[in-house]
Amino acid sequence: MSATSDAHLQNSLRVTEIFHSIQGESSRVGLPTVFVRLTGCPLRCVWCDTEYAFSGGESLSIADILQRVAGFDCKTVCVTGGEPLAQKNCLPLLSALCDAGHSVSLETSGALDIGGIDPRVARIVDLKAPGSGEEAKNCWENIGLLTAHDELKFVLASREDYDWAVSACRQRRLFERCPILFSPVQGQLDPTQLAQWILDDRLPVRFQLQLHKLLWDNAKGR
Ligand SMILES: C[S@@+](CC[C@H](N)C(=O)[O-])C[C@H]1O[C@@H](n2cnc3c(N)ncnc32)[C@H](O)[C@@H]1O
Ligand SMILES: Nc1nc2[nH]cc(C(=O)O)c2c(=O)[nH]1
Ligand code: SF4
Ligand SMILES: [Mg+2]
Repeated sequence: MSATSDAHLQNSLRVTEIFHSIQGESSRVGLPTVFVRLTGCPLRCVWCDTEYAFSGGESLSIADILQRVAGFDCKTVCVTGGEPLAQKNCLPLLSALCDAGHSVSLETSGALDIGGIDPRVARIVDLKAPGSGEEAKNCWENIGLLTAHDELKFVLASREDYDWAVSACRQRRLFERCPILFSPVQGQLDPTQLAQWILDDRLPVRFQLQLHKLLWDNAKGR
């Protein structure tokens, strides 16, 4: 991939926050990470823990974002939101972060096309279960684009959601495509119960709790 052009560095995005924390999700869990949280989301998952990113934010150029990220002296960067792919300039931002030497992951809902993303980026793609209220937004065409470098994630609110996720994984042969994460909706599905279902069914998935909430509760900017 060529270096990001100067023209792209002038492109701007709406940004809710840029902060330094411990990665709480995905297989990168535990790594010190800089988070770039982009503003806006076309979905409304009923259990969303980041509603403050739906609007507002400040307009920053890609050059500004790179400079702020550099200030944290941290190789690992996670671009999230809101829904980061809802802003077209997310794609040049991701390439610019890679060009600057960062190890970049993207947290995205399964609702928007993940084609066109710089292949150096690890894509963490949520598939929205019925309990989110946004199942109809899932873009199943994305599945064919995933590689072993990416991850698929199911955030589950109930046994019905769990059964739906297991069926999707089996019918679409997802276990063979990339690592799969199963996580409970915080405060809604008992984590111990979800862990037991996964063991009972011998599922080859990674059980996950949001580590940052264990460390800092639901604090903003963590
Ligand atoms: C806030 S979203 C932003 C990225 C993108 N919009 C998405 O949904 O993947 C980041 C991650 O937080 C998860 N999440 C949001 N609210 C949650 C909750 N109450 N409990 C567990 N995970 C949650 C989402 O499912 C997603 O995997
Ligand atoms: N510490 C921490 N880790 C995270 N991993 C994904 C997050 C997100 O909101 O997308 C997140 C977050 O909000 N905080
Ligand atoms: S897609 Fe992500 S940011 Fe948007 S409402 Fe759902 S969990 Fe929240
Ligand atoms: Mg979060």
